[in-house]
Amino acid sequence: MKPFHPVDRDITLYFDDVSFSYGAVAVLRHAGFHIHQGEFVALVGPNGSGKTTILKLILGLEEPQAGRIELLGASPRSSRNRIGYVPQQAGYDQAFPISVREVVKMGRLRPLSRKFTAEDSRAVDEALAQVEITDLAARPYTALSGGQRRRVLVARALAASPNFLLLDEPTANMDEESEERLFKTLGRLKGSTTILIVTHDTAFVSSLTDRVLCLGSRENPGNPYGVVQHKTHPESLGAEADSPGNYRINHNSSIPGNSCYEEEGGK
Ligand SMILES: Nc1ncnc2c1ncn2[C@@H]1O[C@H](COP(=O)(O)OP(=O)(O)OP(=O)(O)O)[C@@H](O)[C@H]1O
Repeated sequence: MKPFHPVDRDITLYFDDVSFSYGAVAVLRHAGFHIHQGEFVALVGPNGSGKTTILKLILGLEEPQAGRIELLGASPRSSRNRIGYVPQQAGYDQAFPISVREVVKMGRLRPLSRKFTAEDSRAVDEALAQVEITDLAARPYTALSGGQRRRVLVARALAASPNFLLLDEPTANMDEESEERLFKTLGRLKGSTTILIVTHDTAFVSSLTDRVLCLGSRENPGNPYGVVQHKTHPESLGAEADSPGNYRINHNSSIPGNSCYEEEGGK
């Protein structure tokens, strides 16, 4: 695949005029945005606006009908091994006694044929420590709370040393403490890897977020969506300025479009 802009070496993800439909259901129309290496970006939008669809396109599970997508300088399919994907949940059979360490180890099992080395073991230890779950390593995964499981899945993704970390609704059903811990972990990762968080929780848009990609428009219900980019903007400074939720989406009037639902006062 020929790069769009060979000069822009630091671009992790390009969506260039992408349109996508499921049969008669048009989801994206002329969606265009890019994410730079090391950026921390939130993709927000109401239910059904196409966030999961964008995820599928990034992971190469769907192909756009028009436009092009470039991930880490190549097609999504050929680059997806370099993505650390954190799903909302990973189901392991309750009867399958898999430990937290073993789940994180799965992040290193690419390609499947090779043997597990001392370096893999170090990467697993490091990922457990990064997410602060070393103390849970021997516990059965299925015995953990939803929030703890989510952090294990972040560690699994990090164990692969990804160039791009993609998190799908990371705070859904998470208790406050887990959310705070995840926020701290992401803060430590910021800058060292490119991060895209897909969420409809605009409270998670925070001091960590460099940019917000907004999907959807209330003015045109039922129409396919475009993507509008906004900078984040501190709502209140002070002691809690670094906490999640203290930042709001700054609707920069220089950016065309009125397509972020939060503008109308949130959900
Ligand atoms: N496989 C499919 N076939 C047909 N329509 C689909 C399919 N998957 C999703 N859609 C439709 O495409 C639109 C976008 O769905 P998508 O799941 O990407 O939205 P979303 O923003 O992730 O929503 P949510 O916040 O509820 O998870 C919705 O109208 C949805 O009903």
